[in-house]
Amino acid sequence: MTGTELLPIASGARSGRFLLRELAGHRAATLGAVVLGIVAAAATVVPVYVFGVLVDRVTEGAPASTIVGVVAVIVVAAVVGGVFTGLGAYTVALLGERILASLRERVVARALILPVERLDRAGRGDLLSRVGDDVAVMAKSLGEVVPQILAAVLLVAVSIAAMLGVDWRLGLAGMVAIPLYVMALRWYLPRSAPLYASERVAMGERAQALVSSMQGARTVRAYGVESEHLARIDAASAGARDIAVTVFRLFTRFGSRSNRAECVGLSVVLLAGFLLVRDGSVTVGETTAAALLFHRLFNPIGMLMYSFDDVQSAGASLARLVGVLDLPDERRAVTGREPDSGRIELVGIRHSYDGVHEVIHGLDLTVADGDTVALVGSTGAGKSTLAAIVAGSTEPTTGTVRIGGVPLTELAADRVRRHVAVVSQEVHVFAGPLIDDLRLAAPDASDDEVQAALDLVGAGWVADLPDGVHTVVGEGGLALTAARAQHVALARLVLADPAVAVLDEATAEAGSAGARDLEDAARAATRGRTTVVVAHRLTQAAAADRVVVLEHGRIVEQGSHDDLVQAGGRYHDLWSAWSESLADR
Ligand SMILES: Nc1ncnc2c1ncn2[C@@H]1O[C@H](COP(=O)(O)OP(=O)(O)OP(=O)(O)O)[C@@H](O)[C@H]1O
Repeated sequence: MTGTELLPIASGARSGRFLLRELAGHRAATLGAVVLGIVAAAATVVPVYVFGVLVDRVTEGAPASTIVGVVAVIVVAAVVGGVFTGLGAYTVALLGERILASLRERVVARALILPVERLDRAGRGDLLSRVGDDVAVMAKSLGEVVPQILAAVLLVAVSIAAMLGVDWRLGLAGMVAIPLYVMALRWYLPRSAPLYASERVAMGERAQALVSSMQGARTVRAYGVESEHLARIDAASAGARDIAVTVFRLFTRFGSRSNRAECVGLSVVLLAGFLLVRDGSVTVGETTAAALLFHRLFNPIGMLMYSFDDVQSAGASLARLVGVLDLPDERRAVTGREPDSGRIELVGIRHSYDGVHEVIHGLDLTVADGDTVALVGSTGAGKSTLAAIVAGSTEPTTGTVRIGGVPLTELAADRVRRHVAVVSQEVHVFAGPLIDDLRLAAPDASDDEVQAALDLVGAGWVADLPDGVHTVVGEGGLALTAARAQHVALARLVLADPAVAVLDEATAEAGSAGARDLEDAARAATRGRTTVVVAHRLTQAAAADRVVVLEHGRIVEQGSHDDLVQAGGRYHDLWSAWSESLADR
């Protein structure tokens, strides 16, 4: 890895447009939520209004029975308000969850076809934090905060309309608070937005530190560097904690500013009411209603002000998810052209992982349809890199890879996998029934086809498992040895039936029965396919149609095994050393 380069983050404007487009896609639910919210808000305002009327009646000396009608209105309004608030919150939450579920699916789908290097540069923790932490932040917002915000906005709008309806001067008096609220927000938002963004980044870094230490736990333990890793995790956690504390401090100061706005607003309403009642232009009941309406606004306005926090936090999370979604599919210009064979052509391939050190230096290679080429060379010669370039899992820095006449960059990522299958050193066995693992690349394969693939690669051990091919393997199930996992990978390759196979496995001990077994399995699985094999054991090279010897990222020799042994060059030396080492065992 060449330093962290976190995945991109979308701009605020782009995230806003994304949200609007999603809402437009769910027009009926969006409109329904607004209408339900307006009815709920109106039902909340009615009792306050009626209370003002009651005050006037009492002042006028109305009989005690007047209260019955008022109570009845309040009860009905409370029931209507409750029902509509519930329905509104449900509609908003449902709408939000739908949008979030589809967003999460699209982000994961986009991430799964990211070039491996891009993901390596970003660190898997960053991606996990986005589909984990960020989705959780948004889910909380959508489930709790957004319904409350919508209800609060509508309540504020309806209450202001009601205050103006009682008496426009009382309404205006209440509005004195608005500039104070605006000032509080203008003080708070520019300070908190960057803090929230950095809080998200710090969370990503903390996840990254944790994930990388856990993934490399064995190595960490083997080298006794636990304390360094713990220190790194500590530092990342401390960074996240310090930002959270700063956010909270800022938030408290913001709270006192909004209380000031409430205090001033209510005082002005009462003062205006006092003067107007003295003038005889409004009644005591009207002033009471206006003051209560204003007081009732404390909660929704406070809720709005405080939820700017969550909104910003959710906004930062949304931007991080949309950022992944918008990642350009850099090199692809999909044309729909399909390879007509398994012929491989590499033209002018150069590659550098870090943009500084080139590890493949301008390499050309052609493999005829159906041929097997073995890549040989000392450690670090570039064999695995070249294999990954053929497989399309590493994009070369420059040069063209063609399969069956079509550049890989013209094939959509899923089409590449259709034509080129890879068996690498790390075979992942997914937890679940073995048959699901086998069907990974060919979900429609019948039981007979799966069995035929297992037979072809000689995986007789599957029949001896407790539940045969339905045995649960992987985490929580039966652990497979590395050699068995390779068998599974080879059977998967047979089921995927690609024209090109790339093998880069170093599982078996050279010269062992296991190695011979796996080599036979690999030969059977790749028969008839164009195959590039990284020859970790030179017996693999001896069986290939052609051997390509790499050194320092260049081809130094190529030809048949026999010709190269006879030629007495680099391959001859490697082969002699190999044969001697086998004889010594
Ligand atoms: N992910 C990576 N990031 C940075 N450098 C890398 C990466 N993978 C390989 N390299 C470097 O690229 C060069 C070629 O490595 P590569 O693994 O392709 O060689 P190889 O011939 O397959 O070696 P081996 O037999 O040890 O696997 C080496 O210098 C290696 O350190």
